[in-house]
Amino acid sequence: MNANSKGTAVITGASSGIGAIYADRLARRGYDLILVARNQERLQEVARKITDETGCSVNVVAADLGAPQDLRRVEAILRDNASITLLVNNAGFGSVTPLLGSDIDKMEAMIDLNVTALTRLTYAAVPGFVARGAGAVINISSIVAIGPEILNGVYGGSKAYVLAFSQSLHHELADKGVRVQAVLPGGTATEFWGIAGFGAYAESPKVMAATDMVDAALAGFDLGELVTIPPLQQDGRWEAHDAERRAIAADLAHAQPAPRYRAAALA
Ligand SMILES: NC(=O)C1=CN([C@@H]2O[C@H](COP(=O)(O)OP(=O)(O)OC[C@H]3O[C@@H](n4cnc5c(N)ncnc54)[C@H](OP(=O)(O)O)[C@@H]3O)[C@@H](O)[C@H]2O)C=CC1
Ligand SMILES: N[C@@H](C=O)C(=O)O
Repeated sequence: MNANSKGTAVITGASSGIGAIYADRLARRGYDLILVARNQERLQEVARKITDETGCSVNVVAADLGAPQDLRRVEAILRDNASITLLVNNAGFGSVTPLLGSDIDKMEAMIDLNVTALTRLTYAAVPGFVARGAGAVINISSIVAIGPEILNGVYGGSKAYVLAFSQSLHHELADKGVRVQAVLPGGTATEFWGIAGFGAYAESPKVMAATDMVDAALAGFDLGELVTIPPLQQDGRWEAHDAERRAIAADLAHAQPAPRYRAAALA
């Protein structure tokens, strides 16, 4: 670690797209890096460019986070390396297929990566952060977390999990010196769309450049946001939605069903 380092950031899915931009931006902010994805050659290419341009230390770990043995290997790094101060859970994939057009094994693989790997990596990193009284987790969710009708339902469900998990983690960890941020990108120009089965969408005028998305997400991180939604234009809209969610949550612990159901039961 160099003298000005902010510690080491572990970024999953750093061989392309959003993860590769996070790698660049975090290196420029003074982090050393551990980059994780399946494609070692692409990881090394990202690492070489960043090292040349910033001089920071970059290690690459080729791992399939959907495969239990590889996942355990990355968990061990997160548990054992006390220089790690930031985990960016970014690796993921989506789909545009409807329920009846989806291969269930592919849906399970999506849950393995988008939900199980993200959860296990968080569980590996956070105890060390708490023990050291500092650290941060950035979880890449999606706007489909609050718009599950937009794309494939399992994808939407997996990203809603990421949002809810992040909100719960924040609730538990905020007073222990650990930051949590959930990022909800909208359509972003990466290989995601080709893999999801709708490559042409990456050319849509509604799609954001990955650099703009990550820069906005990091601006949200600097502002101390728990939830950052780069494409949401109207200020205060998320906060109003979240305040209503909390108000409903405060009205849910009652021994009696609501009167409307009691009336229906008597009829
Ligand atoms: N692009 C978009 O419109 C949006 C994207 N997102 C989310 O952003 C995140 C990043 O996606 P994005 O950059 O767009 O897409 P990319 O397809 O460009 O990046 C996905 C990254 O995940 C890695 N990855 C995929 N499968 C695995 C695996 N089994 N094990 C380890 N790494 C894996 C890929 O590398 P490799 O193939 O080398 O393993 C790649 O580095 C995802 O979580 C996605 O759901 C959210 C909202 C919108
Ligand atoms: N947020 C994107 C995918 O996850 C999208 O729906 O545009």
